Amino acid sequence: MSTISESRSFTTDWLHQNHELYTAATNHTFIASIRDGTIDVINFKHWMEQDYHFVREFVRFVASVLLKVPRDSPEQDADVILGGLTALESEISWFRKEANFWQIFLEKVTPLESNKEYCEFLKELEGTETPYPVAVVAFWMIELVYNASFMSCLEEGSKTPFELLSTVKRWGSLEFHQYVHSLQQLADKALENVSEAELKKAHEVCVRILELEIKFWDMATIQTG
Ligand SMILES: Cc1ncc(CN)c(N)n1
Repeated sequence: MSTISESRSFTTDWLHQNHELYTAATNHTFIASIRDGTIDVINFKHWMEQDYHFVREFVRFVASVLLKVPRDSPEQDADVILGGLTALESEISWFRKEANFWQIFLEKVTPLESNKEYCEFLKELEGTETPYPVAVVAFWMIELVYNASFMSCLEEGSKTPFELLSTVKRWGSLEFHQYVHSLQQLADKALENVSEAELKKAHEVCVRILELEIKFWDMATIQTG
């Protein structure tokens, strides 16, 4: 569960209502294997190859969220999203550097089915039919899964291998945790005055993201060779 915000809101309610799915997404066997130090390096490389492709698509999604921030909202709201977009530039450089270390040829990677499915979903969310409140909720949920997952690999007693610490700290840091909390606050604010239909849609999007995140981790562990 979110460790910063415990007060009641739509987003916290949805996390409680989907507790099992959330736990499956944030405590997947892939993450557990990093945490207990048993991860197979092949699985880690599979994840990295696929995630690089995902992040390239994710940039476009985040840019679309930025465009949807209502013009009459405080400037800081757009700044939060802009901060996320800027961070993705350094994330892409980080992927390239890590890929070099792991001898991964990113340009030769073919996106697998679950990755394609997730990227297709991002494209749907980018469209003008998806209103800002739904889009910002999606952005928050996507980042939350990575933050909660990788934070658990830094907990006391975890046996995360040294070579994976750079990855784990990228998404498991307190700084990123605070960023995800800012997104959650933006999401809850945006949900304050939406219709029942939009609220329902935003909740459905959260559930779908949790399912897609589970499939994404599965992809890294199920692949062979
Ligand atoms: C699949 C996935 N989900 C979330 C994130 C975090 N931006 C990511 N890099 N990849």
